[in-house]
Formats: sequence, C-alpha cells, structure tokens
Amino acid sequence: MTKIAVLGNGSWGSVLGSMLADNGNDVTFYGNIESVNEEINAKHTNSHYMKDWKLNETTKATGNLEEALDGAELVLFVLPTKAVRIVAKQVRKVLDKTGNKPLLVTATKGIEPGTKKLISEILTEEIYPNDQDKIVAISGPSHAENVAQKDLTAIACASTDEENAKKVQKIFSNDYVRFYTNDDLIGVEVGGAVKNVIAIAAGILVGQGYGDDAKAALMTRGLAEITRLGVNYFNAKPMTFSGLSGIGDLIVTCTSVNSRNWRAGKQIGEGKTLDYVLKNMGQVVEGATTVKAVHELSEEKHIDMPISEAIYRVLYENADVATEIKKMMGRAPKPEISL
Ligand SMILES: NC(=O)C1=CN([C@@H]2O[C@H](COP(=O)(O)OP(=O)(O)OC[C@H]3O[C@@H](n4cnc5c(N)ncnc54)[C@H](OP(=O)(O)O)[C@@H]3O)[C@@H](O)[C@H]2O)C=CC1
Ligand SMILES: O=C(CO)COP(=O)(O)O
Repeated sequence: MTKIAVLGNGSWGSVLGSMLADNGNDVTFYGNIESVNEEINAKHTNSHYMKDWKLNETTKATGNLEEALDGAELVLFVLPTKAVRIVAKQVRKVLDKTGNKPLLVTATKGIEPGTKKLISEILTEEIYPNDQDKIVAISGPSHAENVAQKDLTAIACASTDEENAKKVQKIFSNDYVRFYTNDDLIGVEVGGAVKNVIAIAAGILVGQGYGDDAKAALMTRGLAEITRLGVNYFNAKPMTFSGLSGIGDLIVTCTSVNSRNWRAGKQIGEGKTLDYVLKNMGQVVEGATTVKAVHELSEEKHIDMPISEAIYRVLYENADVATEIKKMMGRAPKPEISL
C-alpha cells in the first residue's frame, strides 16, 4: 500500500484517486472547494465534476495541504496548468518543514504561458531543483468519464529515471488501465499539452459543418506541428509522437464528445464567444491556455505552427473562423514531410 496525496479533486483527479484506492492504496485528496471536499467525505460522490458516479469509499478529502501531504510517498498533481506553480510553491514549504521527499507524478496537460515551461519543468524548479528524476508524467488517451466506468485504457508514464517510471507503472496499473513506461518525459508532456489546441480546432470544424476528411487532415497536420514544436524546441524524440501521448491522445481528444477542448471548439465554431464557452464549461479547457504559450514559442523561435496560430487568432484576436480556414488552405504549396 502506498500513501498518496492527490492534489486536485476535479474530474480527472477524483477518478484517478479513486482508481488508486481501488488498487489498494491510501488516498487523500487536496481540493480548494470546501463543498467538494465535504461531499467526498460524507457521500463519496463529486456531483459537480462526475455525475452519477461514486468514488472508492476509503478515499478522504481535505482543504488542508499539510494534512494531505502528511507521510505521502507519492504526490499526484491533477490541477489545471494555471494552478500548478502556485500549489507547487505551497508543497515545497510543507516538504521543507517535514523533510519528506515523495515521488511527484503529474497528470496535468499544459504549457505555462510566459515561461513556456512544461509541468515537469515547473515541478523541478519549484520542488526538486536538483532532482528531475523524482518526477513522472502520465499522459495518454484517457477521459475521466471512461476510466470511471472502467473502460479499457492505455497511458504512458514517463520519467528520466526508469525505476521511478516503473514504480508508477506498478502502482497505477490494474486490469482496465494499462501503463507503458517511456523515457521521453518532455516529449510525452508536449503531446499531451498541444493536442488540446488541435482538439479545439477539431471542434471548430464540426461546429462549422465540416466532415471526416477535414477532421483527418486536421489531426494529421496537427500531429506534424506538435512534432515540429516538440523536436525543434523541446528536444523531444520524434517517435514519442507516434505513441499514446502523441497520436493516441490526439485521436481521442479530437473525436470524443467527452473532450472539454473539443466541446469548447464546437461551440466556438457555432459562433459562441470564448468567454461564454469558458464560463459555461464548468471544467478546465487547457487548450485555451496552452495556445498562448504555443503562440509565444511559434513567434519567438520561428516554429511553423499554422493551426495553433489560427486558433490563437480566433480565440484572442477576434479573427473570423471562415477567413482563417480560407487562409490556411491558401498557403504556399509545400512538401508533406518537413520538420
Ligand atoms: N478530465 C479528464 O478526463 C482529463 C484531464 N486531464 C488533465 O488533468 C488536469 C485537470 O483536469 P480536470 O480534472 O479535467 O479539471 P477540472 O476542471 O475537472 O478540475 C480541476 C480542479 O482543480 C481545482 N483547482 C484549481 N485551482 C486550484 C488550486 N489552487 N488548489 C487546489 N485545487 C485547484 C479546480 O477548482 P476550481 O473550480 O475552483 O478552479 C477543480 O476542482 C488538466 O490539466 C487536464 O488537461 C488529463 C487527462 C484526462
Ligand atoms: O486529455 C484528455 C484526454 O486524454 C482530456 O481532454 P479534454 O481536456 O479535452 O477533456
């Protein structure tokens, strides 16, 4: 049995935490909404984030970070990207006081605007400046709604330290979720973060009435630009993008109604504003944040990211969707394969 603190009890946090408790571990959630913590403790439900579903009855929730981290051997970050650095600083204070050095696992998918850092880079900076090896990222095609129903799922777990990736693989795996180790921590995170931007684009195409050919073209060219960013800026391995955290996650997020990013894109394609969509989603739409970081990188490092740039203009510069699609299709002819 491993003592685990799960930071974030939204949709993915509560499902992963419950799954880890099903696997026989001692799980405590840390959440910032007292009513959610109270509901988990009293009824083992989380009705705002996961309707008609029950968590494992051994799980507990608290709004006190020290209590959640007490004796934790593994700390799982499942927060929105915008909250990771804030909470990581608080975690560092507690760990410095107790001397505890747990393994850190991130399930968050995003790139921080401004710093252009991935989640493992934020955790390294804020918690383990000299020990990136103690950080593992889990990422792959996995929606909370499916895993909650014990649907069959496969996820990558990546670390610069093979033993730590294997530890996480062992703790997280069961008969419905299979974890594969991967040594390309950065590549796995890039795929998971940037596919959210492409999923917004996939939703927009559906909202505009386009069909399957358009979706396939978008996903394929989307993967080309994810790979270009990963290899040229982050030094990721190209093969990683053919795996679960690359093409795998892109497929599920661009085709599933469970995807928050796809649903946000569809509404934008139908003419709703980003403000309206974000206010009414009630859950995090990471692609809307990550696209800012991708835009900064594309401009500063001259990395060709035409789909992400079009999404940035639609979301933040009031660009017209139909005009952006026309511009994209009318770009100068080019060969298919180029990094
Ligand atoms: N949902 C899914 O199926 C999957 C999600 N992910 C990734 O997991 C991450 C979390 O997503 P998801 O669970 O869907 O998000 P949700 O929006 O469902 O939940 C996020 C939770 O984190 C809370 N939170 C925000 N800021 C803080 C803070 N400072 N301290 C503590 N809690 C905070 C939110 O509260 P509040 O409402 O107050 O902001 C909310 O309860 C994202 O990066 C997402 O991409 C990855 C794979 C699957
Ligand atoms: O990362 C995910 C699936 O693997 C979740 O995607 P959404 O945030 O779009 O729901």
